[in-house]
Amino acid sequence: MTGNERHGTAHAAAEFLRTFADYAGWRGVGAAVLVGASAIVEGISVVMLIPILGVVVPGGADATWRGWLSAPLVRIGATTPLQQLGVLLAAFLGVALLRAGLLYARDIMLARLQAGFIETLRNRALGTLAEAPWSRIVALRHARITNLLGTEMQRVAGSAQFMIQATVSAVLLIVQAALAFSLAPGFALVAMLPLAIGAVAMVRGSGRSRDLGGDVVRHSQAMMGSASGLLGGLKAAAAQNGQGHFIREFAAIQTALRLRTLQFQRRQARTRGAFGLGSAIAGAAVVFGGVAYGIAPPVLIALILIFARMSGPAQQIQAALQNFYFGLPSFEGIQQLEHELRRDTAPVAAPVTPPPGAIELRAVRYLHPGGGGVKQATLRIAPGSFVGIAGPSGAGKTTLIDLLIGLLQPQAGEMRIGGAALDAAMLAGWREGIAYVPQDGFLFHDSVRRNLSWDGSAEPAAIERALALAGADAVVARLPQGLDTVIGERGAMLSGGERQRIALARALVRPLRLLVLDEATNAIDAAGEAALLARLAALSPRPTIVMVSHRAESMALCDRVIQVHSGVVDATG
Ligand SMILES: Nc1ncnc2c1ncn2[C@@H]1O[C@H](COP(=O)(O)OP(=O)(O)OP(=O)(O)O)[C@@H](O)[C@H]1O
Repeated sequence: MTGNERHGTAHAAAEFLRTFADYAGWRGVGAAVLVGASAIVEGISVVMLIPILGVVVPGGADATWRGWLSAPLVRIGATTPLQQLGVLLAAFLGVALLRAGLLYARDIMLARLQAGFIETLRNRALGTLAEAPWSRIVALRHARITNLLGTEMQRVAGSAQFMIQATVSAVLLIVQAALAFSLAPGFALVAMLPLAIGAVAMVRGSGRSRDLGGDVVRHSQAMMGSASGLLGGLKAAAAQNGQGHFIREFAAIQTALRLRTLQFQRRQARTRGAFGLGSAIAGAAVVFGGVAYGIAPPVLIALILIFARMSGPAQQIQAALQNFYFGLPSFEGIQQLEHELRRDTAPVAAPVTPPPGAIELRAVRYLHPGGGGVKQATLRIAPGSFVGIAGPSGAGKTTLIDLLIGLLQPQAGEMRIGGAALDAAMLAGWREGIAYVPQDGFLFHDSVRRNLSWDGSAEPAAIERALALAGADAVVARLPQGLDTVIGERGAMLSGGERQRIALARALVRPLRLLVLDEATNAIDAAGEAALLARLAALSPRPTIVMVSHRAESMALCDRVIQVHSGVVDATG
């Protein structure tokens, strides 16, 4: 690992710890106190073995505890060895009880912190996504987002758990090491040498674990992409017997993923083996050195116990840190996504409703990275008017609509509503009165009712009215459970035209200032579409309706038609 890579790994780990500490705040301090207290109480319970062993081991008492513990024991009436053993064991059990209570409180607190951390991280990522500018969202691959919010977030939860585990074990280790030093300093120093070597090896290997974790993130994202590609194009793939391509791609990614995971497991197994050997050497050194130095038997037994107890946490630290570094790229992936979405964006403002009046675009320009889009648009749409937008494919109609509904912000020129310039706060307010219905309006795998009102707040009368306006009331009447029928993934149990009617009904459930139909009725038969548009046109009061369509009959129903050609908007029509 080069110096730069080591720095990168350390930086990523520090960022993880900082994010966790930011979330945990004072609860983190509370947890740290509990971790420290339970480690100290555990240490005390080990040290208490010395006087107990002093009573049990023949001749052991004189050298170890008589001087400072016998007087208080005699004072409370424990004069015979059996009485003293009884008192000491009772105290030992008391400490064990305290330790059990502390461990319980510690583990519950740590579990709460870990679960809350992931919940916060997930909500933050989703919030960032929801608030991100549209131009950034469209550039993202959906599989990447789904993978990051699902699989990778789970791996981050694992990392948090491993980080906590490593911290708890480190505190235990430090307390035990301090005890060993206090009992036999020089001896403990030598016996801990293998630990120090292990720690150096662990730091050196952290970058490799992170690299393997990075490969796993990339492969699982590719796997998700392949699966969603297959699902998205399943019908077309099945029709031309083309599923084989997806299956081969999926299998190849799975193989790569398995190999990387195995590579990591091999690494872990290797380190575990080396560690076991190191512990055995240290143990043998403790026994041999203890006898050679002539350490009193009770102290030696306590030292052996301490070292034996240290090997558990040391091994846990090693395994937990390896896993922590292995999961670190998932955290970095989520951070990177948030960074891409949030870069240079202003904080979300509280919505301010724009004054009533016309929508105006003054010399507006928006060009996509490839150069397509809207080169120049100056137009005025009166409130309540029914406006068509026409033009050939790729002319810039959708871009113009995305500007009207505030998904894209003009790169030049300005947009006004009711005479007021659309700033961030006004934009948020403007969007509250808009409904946008695309050609393939998204329907969930849920009931019609839930599809019409995501948060369940719509009144039954508003739902009924919207269904009737969209001509979807007959569709719902035919469904086996009416409004409560689950309509399948993306409304797969409905025809294309029926899906469009339900999507339109959803838009019409709430009061609107602007209704945008982006080829939203093109799968409906011509007569049905004409009747539907006539109902919309007859609405009173009528929201402003902006419609993109390639059908001349539909355009004929509009008050006026705006033409778009090669990014230039002609609003004279
Ligand atoms: N997110 C994007 N990134 C890069 N280029 C884009 C993006 N969206 C659209 N474009 C390009 O901008 C141009 C205008 O696209 P737009 O979708 O506005 O056309 P349109 O008139 O709605 O076409 P259609 O009738 O086919 O839907 C096209 O050349 C398109 O390739």
